[in-house]
Amino acid sequence: MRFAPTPPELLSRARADLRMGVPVVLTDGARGALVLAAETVTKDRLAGLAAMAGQPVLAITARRAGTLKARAYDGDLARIALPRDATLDWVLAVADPADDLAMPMKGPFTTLRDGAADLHRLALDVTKTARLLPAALVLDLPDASAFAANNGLTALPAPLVTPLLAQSPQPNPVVSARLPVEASEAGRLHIFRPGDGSEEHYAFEIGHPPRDTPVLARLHSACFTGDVLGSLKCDCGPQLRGALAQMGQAGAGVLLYLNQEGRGIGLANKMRAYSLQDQGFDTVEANHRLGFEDDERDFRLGAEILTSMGFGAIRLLTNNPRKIAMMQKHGLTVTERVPLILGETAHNRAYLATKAAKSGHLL
Ligand SMILES: Nc1nc2c(ncn2[C@@H]2O[C@H](COP(=O)(O)OP(=O)(O)OP(=O)(O)O)[C@@H](O)[C@H]2O)c(=O)[nH]1
Ligand SMILES: [Zn+2]
Repeated sequence: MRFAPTPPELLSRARADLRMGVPVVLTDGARGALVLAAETVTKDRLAGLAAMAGQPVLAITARRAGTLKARAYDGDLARIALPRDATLDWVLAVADPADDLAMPMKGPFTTLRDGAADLHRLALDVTKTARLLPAALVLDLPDASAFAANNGLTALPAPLVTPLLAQSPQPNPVVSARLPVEASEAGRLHIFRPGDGSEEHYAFEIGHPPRDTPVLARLHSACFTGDVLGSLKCDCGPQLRGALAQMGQAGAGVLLYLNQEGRGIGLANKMRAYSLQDQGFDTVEANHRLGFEDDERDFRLGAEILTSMGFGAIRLLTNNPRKIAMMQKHGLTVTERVPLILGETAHNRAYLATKAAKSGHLL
């Protein structure tokens, strides 16, 4: 057993499988389920699913169900009975809100009320954290382990994997090197790699901030569009450069660059949200229509990186009270909030106003 993958490794493997369109199997004692991500399922595999015994279900989050007017009897999710004649286009239309306005009538939906939904919840969580649309085809399997073995599929033991989704994988330091930048010649970039092989995150340290006094710190979430392309739809680029400039002027600071693109939903889903924003929805409504919460980020990761670098107290550059609360909850003392109000444009004014009105951002 020494070489067998551990539950966190199986979870990472399952995410990669679902992204490729390969099904995975969830096991829970004698019970189990076959899971396919709605976004990546092929015609052939959908036909295979329909030919199996039992009632396949399309699990969606309560957020998406709300938009589709489907009853979510399980609270946080809805199990839609897959119609026998469901086509790939139908599955995609339920999962993806892109054409909601053009083709509003996808129902009526029959959603299940009886039976357990815990494996469906796990399936949705794995799909979501694989940064796919949160919608999964699920079929109960009588002998799940044998099915997985016979088909060469990744089998996830649900009781061991479910608790992992509520934890953040320990980010291990990999390497650090000197990196002079425009804001400061005394820069050092540290790379951290989570133990489950998921995306790396970075800490950029400026100067030699003493570990026994509060450090000027910024938790920056990746924004390819803002940071790299100079998007005018958000304030990320100016905030990134503004934070580095402040640290450079102060001669010390630490900026975490967390690969949590799109508030944790990934760049593809963020672009889906942008398409919805072009249809008139705001940043929060767009996330909800896609089936996500407003903010899917896990800031424990940031707290763990700062702690592992030896920082216990921070002066946090942010306008987001949730970041402050999460740092404090995870063992860091926030001695001061340093506002970071930069980069308002005609294009992002409504976005910033929505964040203030709906997400509690301080302006
Ligand atoms: N889902 C989604 N993500 C967005 C949108 N606009 C920007 N983002 C992402 O939002 C994140 C911005 O996060 P931060 O810069 O940490 O900002 P914040 O939570 O507003 O907090 P502070 O800047 O610290 O006040 C980045 O991951 C962006 O990719 C959007 O319209 N939808
Ligand atoms: Zn941005």
